[in-house]
Amino acid sequence: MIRRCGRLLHKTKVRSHCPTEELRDFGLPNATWNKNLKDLYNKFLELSKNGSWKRIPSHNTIAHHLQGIGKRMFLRNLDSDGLGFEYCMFYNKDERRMVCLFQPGPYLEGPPGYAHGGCIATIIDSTAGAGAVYTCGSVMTANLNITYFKPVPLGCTLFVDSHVDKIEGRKVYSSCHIQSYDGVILHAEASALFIKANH
Ligand SMILES: CCCCCCCCCCCC(=O)SCCNC(=O)CCNC(=O)[C@H](O)C(C)(C)COP(=O)(O)OP(=O)(O)OC[C@H]1O[C@@H](n2cnc3c(N)ncnc32)[C@H](O)[C@@H]1OP(=O)(O)O
Repeated sequence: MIRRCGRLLHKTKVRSHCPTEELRDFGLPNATWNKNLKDLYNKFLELSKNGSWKRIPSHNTIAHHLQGIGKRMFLRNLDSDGLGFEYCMFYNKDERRMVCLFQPGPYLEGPPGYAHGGCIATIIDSTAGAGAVYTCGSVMTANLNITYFKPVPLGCTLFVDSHVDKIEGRKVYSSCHIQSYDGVILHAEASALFIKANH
């Protein structure tokens, strides 16, 4: 830890842009995952055995996803595990559903002890966006509407559940719910419009 401007910061390096950086799948469990995240992960691994669900690999760049080389990506931009967006996704093609198991780390703090609303928006956009990508190919987010019901404690486990509801030409309409890992608390819900790439 280092002290800067009177605040304690973790001494952490920003990931490099080096194209030869080793390819790592960040969607696999690491030591910072709490029990609820690991339990949910194992549950979806089990559901994946019959092929209905598929674990989505997660690298630190889009280019890594596509070619195995590239630069840094927003959600995966810290060297240390557990500080920011700790998550993994699973996709169900038949249900057009992408779920994300998410543990917000201390760098995502907004109100003291709770996640910033912008990071909730980010994980919704990324989950529903990935669901749209896996269902229809490349998309851009055109509209994202979120209702926040309950604050999200840092370090908790969230179940982010997105669904492609309707496809009209290039327009992809999705919905998303963010719940506690056990489904007891509904933290937020959202609707999104994605536009398919024009090619
Ligand atoms: C691989 C691993 C996983 C990888 C996982 C990756 C997940 C990615 C998720 C994150 C995605 C992002 O953050 S994306 C970054 C944030 N978003 C952006 O920066 C987008 C900025 N906006 C744009 O670039 C543009 O406006 C577009 C691309 C959205 C649309 O432009 P366009 O391509 O020229 O299309 P355009 O003709 O305008 O619109 C097409 C149709 O959509 C409608 N339309 C367009 N925008 C809207 C709108 N906001 N609300 C209603 N309707 C709209 C139009 O009326 C039209 O309807 P009709 O006449 O056909 O009926």
